[in-house]
This record gives sequence, C-alpha cells and structure tokens, in this order.
Amino acid sequence: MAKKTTKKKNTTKTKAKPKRAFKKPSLILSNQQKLIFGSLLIILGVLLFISFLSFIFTGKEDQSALSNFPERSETYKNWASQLGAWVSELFISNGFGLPSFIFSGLIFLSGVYVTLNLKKEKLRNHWIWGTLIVVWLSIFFGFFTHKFDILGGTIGFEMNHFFQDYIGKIGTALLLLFGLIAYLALRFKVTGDTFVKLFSSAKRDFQNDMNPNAEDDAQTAIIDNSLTEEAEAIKSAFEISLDKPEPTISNHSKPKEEKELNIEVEPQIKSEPQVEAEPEIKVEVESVEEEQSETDNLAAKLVEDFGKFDPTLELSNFQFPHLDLLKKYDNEGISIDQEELEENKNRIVETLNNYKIGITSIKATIGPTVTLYEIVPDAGIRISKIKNLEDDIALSLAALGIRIIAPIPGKGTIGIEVPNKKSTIVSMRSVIASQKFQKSDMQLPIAFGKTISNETFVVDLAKMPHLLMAGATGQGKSVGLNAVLTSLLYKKHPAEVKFVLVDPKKVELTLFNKIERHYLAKLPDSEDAIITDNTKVINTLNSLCIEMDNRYEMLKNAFCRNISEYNAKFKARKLNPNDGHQFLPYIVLVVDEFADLIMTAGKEVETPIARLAQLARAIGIHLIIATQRPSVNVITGIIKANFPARIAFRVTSKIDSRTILDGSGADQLIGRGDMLYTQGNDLIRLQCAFVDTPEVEKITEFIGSQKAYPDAHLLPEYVGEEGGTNLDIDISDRDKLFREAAEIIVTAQQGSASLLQRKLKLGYNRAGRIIDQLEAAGIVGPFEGSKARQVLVPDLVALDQLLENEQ
Ligand SMILES: Nc1ncnc2c1ncn2[C@@H]1O[C@H](COP(=O)(O)OP(=O)(O)OP(=O)(O)O)[C@@H](O)[C@H]1O
Repeated sequence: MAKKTTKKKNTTKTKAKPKRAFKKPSLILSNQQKLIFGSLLIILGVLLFISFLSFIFTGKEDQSALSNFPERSETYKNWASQLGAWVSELFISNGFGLPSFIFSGLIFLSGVYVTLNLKKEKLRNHWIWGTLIVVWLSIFFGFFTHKFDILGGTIGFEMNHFFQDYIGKIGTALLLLFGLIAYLALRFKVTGDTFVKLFSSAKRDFQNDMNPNAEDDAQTAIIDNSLTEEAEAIKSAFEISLDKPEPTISNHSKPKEEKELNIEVEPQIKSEPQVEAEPEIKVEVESVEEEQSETDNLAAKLVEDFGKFDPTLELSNFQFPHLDLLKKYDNEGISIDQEELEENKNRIVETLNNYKIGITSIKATIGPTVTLYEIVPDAGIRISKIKNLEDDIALSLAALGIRIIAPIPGKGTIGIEVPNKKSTIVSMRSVIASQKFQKSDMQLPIAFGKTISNETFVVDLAKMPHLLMAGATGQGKSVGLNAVLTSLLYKKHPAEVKFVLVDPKKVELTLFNKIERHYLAKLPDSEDAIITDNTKVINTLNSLCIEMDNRYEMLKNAFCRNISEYNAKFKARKLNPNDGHQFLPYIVLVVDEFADLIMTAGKEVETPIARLAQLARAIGIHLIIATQRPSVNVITGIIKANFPARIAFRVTSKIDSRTILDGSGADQLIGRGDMLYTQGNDLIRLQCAFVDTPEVEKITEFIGSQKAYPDAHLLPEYVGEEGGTNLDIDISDRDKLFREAAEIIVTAQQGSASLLQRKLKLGYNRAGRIIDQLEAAGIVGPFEGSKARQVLVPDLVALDQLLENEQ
C-alpha cells in the first residue's frame, strides 16, 4: 500500500518536473505507513529466523517434499511450513549456508529503523557490511567442507572451488585472511599499533604472572584494561556480527553499528568508557604570545613613552562649572497635600460612579507637577469607556491638563494624571547633582528633569541620536534647550564636544557666545559662532555635511565603525596624525525655531538636515531641532523618520500633538516645562528641569573666564552659492531650476526673487542667483532698487524661442 502511494506521488512529480523526478525518486512514507511497513519487516525477520533455525533440524526431512513445491497437500516439518522450508533451502542450502542468519537479523533491523524513523544511511551501512560478512563467512566455512552442506551453502562451496582452482588452497586461505584484515581495518579502524599494543600487553601479563609481587600500578592497570578491552572488542564484535544481531554494550570500541544504535537509546553510555581510558593523555597547552603587528608595537611603545593620548591636554587646567552656579529653590521637594489627594480621589470615584464605573482600588504617585492616580476598575468595564470620559473627569476636577493613560503599559491599571495645585520646581541643580547624572558613563548625558515618580531622567544624546522638540510659545522650549546644553557643559570637556548653535531669534542662545573658543564650532570666515542669519545656516549645514563625509573617510581608513571606536584607537596612539587622523569631538547642532528656517530657506535647509539626520549618528554629529509650529510642512516625513527621539511641550491643538508625537497628549499638558518624551515607543511624562537665564550666564561666564583655544572649532570651508556671478553667464553653469524659474517669471510678468522663493521653495541666495542668471540671459532687466525687475520677454512662446536660439 505504501509503495503504491509512493509510486503515485512519483508519477505526478514526473509529469510536473520530469527531470528532477528522474534524478531522485524519493521514498517518503507517512508515519502510519512507516509503522505498517516497519512491523511487516520485523515480523518477516522473525519468521525467517524461525525458518532458518528449524531448517537446521528439519531441512533433510523436508527435502523430498520440496521437490513437489508448491503442492498444497505436502506436509512439512519446518516450523514455518512450506514457505519456511523453501526459503531456508534457498538461503541456506542453495545460498550462503548458516551465515544467512545474518539476513534475518538485517531484515529485523530494517523493520526497527523504518518504524522508529532512524537514519537511513546507518541502515545502508549495516546492509553493506552484513552482506560482506555473509559472503566471507560462507567462503570461510566452505573452505573446511568437502561437499555441499549447510555450513557454507552452495555459494561458499562453489566459490572455494573456484578460488582453489586458480590460487590453490593456501592462496584461498590467505585471501580469506586478507579479507578479514581489510574488514577489521575498515570497519573498526584497527591499525598496526593495535597489534603492537596487544602484543606488549600480552608480554606484560606474562611478566606479571612470572613476578606475582609486582606492585599493582594503577596506570598500568588502566592501560591493561583498555587494551584487553580493545582486544576483546575486536573479538566480541566479530562474534556479535556472527551470532547476535541485537546490539550489546560491552566497551568503547564496539562495532560502529552497535555503538550508534546505543547512542540513540542511552547517550550517556557512550562517553563513560572514554573517560576511564583517557586521563592518561594530558594535553599541555603551551601559552603562545600574540604576535604584534608593527603598528601595534609602535603604538604600544608610544603609549609606554608618552602615555595615552589625552585630548584634554591643551586645556588641562580646565575646570568644570561647579554646582553653586546653579540656583537652589525653596519650593523644591515634593510636599504631600493629603487634603488635595483625598479630594481628587473622591472626585474621580464620584465621576466614574456617575457613569456606572466601579473601582476596585486606587493608588496615587505624586510627581513634581502632576499626580498619577492609578485605578483598577471593576471586572467587565471597558477601557474605552473610561478613556471617553477624559473631559468629564477634567470638568469635575476643575483642572486643566488631565491625561488618561488606559491602560498603563506593563501595569494593567488605568492612569489618570491630575496636575497638582501647587507645582514644585525641578531645579537644574537637583538633576545635575543627582547620582544618576554624576555617575553616568554615557557619551553625551542629558539630564532632562524628573519623571512622575520623582526620579531624575537622564538619557544619552548619542543614542537618541537626534532630538526633535516642539511646543507652543512660552511652554518651556528654550529652557529645555538650555537644560540640554547645561547638562553637556557640566559633563563634557571642551575637547570632547562642540556646539553649532542656530538661533534665528537672536536672543535665546546669545549667552553662549562667551564660550565660543571653548565649546563652539563655526565656519572659517564667519565672525560670530552663533548663527542668527538664516542665509548663513545653509552654508553651515552644508559644511557639516562635508565634515560628515570627511569623518566617514577617516573612520574608513582607520577601520572603525563609529566615533567612539575611532577615538579609542586614536587615544591608544594606533592612528597616525600624519595620515590625517585627529581626535574627533562630538558635534551637537542646535537649531531653535526650525519652522522659521524652513519658511525662509525651504528645501535648501531640509536636504542637508535630512542628510545629516540619516547618516551622521555614527560619526558623532547629533541634531537637536526645536520648533514652535510642529505642522507637517515644517516637520516633513523625511525629518520625522530620522528623529525617533521627540519631546513635546504643551501644544495648542491635537493635530500638532499628533504631528510631533504621532498621538494626542501634548495638547493636555499644563505648560511651564511639563513635557512628554518618546524614543519610539512609550510616552514618558516629565517635568523639565528649570535653568534660568542668570544661571546660564553664570556658567558661561565661569567657563569663558578660563583659558581657551585660540579660536572656535573650525568647520570645513563650504563654497556656497554666493560665488561670483561671472560664471552664471555661462549657460552650462545655470541653475537646474533656471528654465522653471524663467517660466514663472514670464508667466507672472514680475521679476522678483521672492516670487521664486515662494513658488520654488528656494532660499534667498539661490533665488537671487537665478535672477542674476535670468538677467544675464536677457529675460529680466537690471536691478531697480526696491522695485521688481522688468520682465523683458512677453510670453512663454517668446521665451521658448529665446532659449532655443541660445543653444
Ligand atoms: N521647566 C520649567 N519649570 C518652571 N518654569 C518653566 C519651565 N520652563 C519654562 N518655564 C516658564 O515658562 C517661561 C517660558 O519658557 P521658555 O522661554 O522656555 O518658553 P519657549 O517655549 O521657549 O517660548 P518661545 O518659543 O516664545 O521662546 C519661562 O520664563 C518660565 O517662567
């Protein structure tokens, strides 16, 4: 039945994929089929064994009856009757003689393999070796008989006859011996050594017998043991193959087939004898000194002579600002107002009861600005029902900024955040002084503030790797930026981090001018390090892109994957400064009022920002972007995708909240530094640490008064679009958008750069340059002061003609 199925399968395969099916006809049986087929083979094996066994005693008597085979009326003495007698006659008398017993064993074994789904390769080996043994034994037995008998069977006798005719009796005996040796060598990996050991052990035995007082040396005993075991093994293996088809466990060097079967049943037996036999062989591991490459050697020597490279050496006396520069507030520390707690609790319970929502338990966690009430509703209450009551609960608590978290991730409760009547200030001093910040080993640690459970919240900017900050005006963005910069100033040496500050408002970051030569980076030709002019931002961003490319080149040459690996290698003096290597400080680009920048410079800013955001993380350039208006045309998809870490201060609408956080919540904050932080998954509500302008001033003054580098850190030069206009006359150097711009100008009949800026979303510089090119092409007239330029081409047809004539 099984075969039928297989056949069927094969034929369908042949039709579908004739080549493959022809190559490898597969015999795939289902488990049921395996059981049926396997048990059939086992029974066949047993039946064969019974037939063979009884043939020894009844073979002669059945001889005459067999001549009438398959006559049904004949009676047979064989225990398996007619068929048993016939098969035994075939295998034993006409075949291989008594060694044919091995076939019954092999058929039995095949049944076991098929039933238990064991490896086919092993079974194949059993059959090959088994058949060879049968042949050898048959010839061996035939060697000693002079007529047909059941010992070696007809084949054994005839083969002997054949050999003896050609190579004589001695030749046949030697051939048999050779067969045995080849078998032992191939099957049991017996080598010449084995015989030498066997001989020497026999010699020692003999000597011991002669000298009974000899000490019972443990080691010798082991060797003896193993050797005699080995000798036994060869002997017993031989016997097993001959007489017992079932596997037996005797020692480690049993025949492979027996051993393998045992491993599957009792794996521990396999290793036992090995442990006994092997303690004698000890492997001595010689310690090898690692070869050092030449650069390693040189680096080691340099480090030995000069110590590790210290990037802070130039400003070795630099002192980090001390804590006293930060203000201590009186109303710090959380005070528990029992009355307020009780009141809020009652109101929550009451409001929920009004909507028939029962509560099993309620727990409060008091934070600096909000208190989190964690409730467990009665069984069967829908979470969405509570979430929908957000406004009703806010109304009954008469409080702004209620946020419902249903459910709190990982807790299985529902959270209701209620603002405290009296909020406490989280001072910058308290978060900077916290152990969490002081002991952090992060690369760019930032202490943002405190969580709702009053824990200091410290994150690594290097891991973020870029940060997007949004919030309506007056909600604490600038304070947040100052908190970030202050954190870094308290933890990082001027050699380790540089800031690129963009401040279109011109007033927010001016205080940091004082630390220009310590911590700021700027373009080589610019006067101020803090960029307040939007047109200069484009150059700076492009310069940062060049810096990024340069750094990647350096990393590539140094075989490093990121800046920390590179700097570590540089400090260990494995990178030669003469090859252009240098210690790389982190660069943090801070852009305040990003919306303003996008409005004025559009794509010209977005493209390098997106490029930096995508690629700069590994080489230590990190971006912090703040904006008042988190609308989709400011925070575009490409920017959002590359800023997984986001901070939202209070925003005015749900839409804004969704733009920045991909969900609501920021519209329910209470302002004044109340913020939500996300790094891709959970939202964490934080109270931002407060650092006031006088504090920042004190810190920058403290740093600014210390010895500084001769200049700010210089970024690579960027030859911007402000280059001379002479080139523009050349047609091939025209802007890519030249034709489009010309069409806009001609259609509108208005030669103004701002029109191009608006329509093509260009920066001022580029639009101005296109206007110059249009002038050179004779499309617009010369500059006329505040008035728009005159358009010299009346319509698009004329424009087409003009441009075609040019070529
Ligand atoms: N973490 C804070 N803790 C306490 N008060 C804060 C906190 N952050 C901000 N405030 C208060 O809010 C005011 C406005 O903050 P900030 O100047 O940072 O707002 P902003 O979002 O930068 O506004 P704009 O966008 O107009 O510059 C601060 O003067 C301060 O009184």
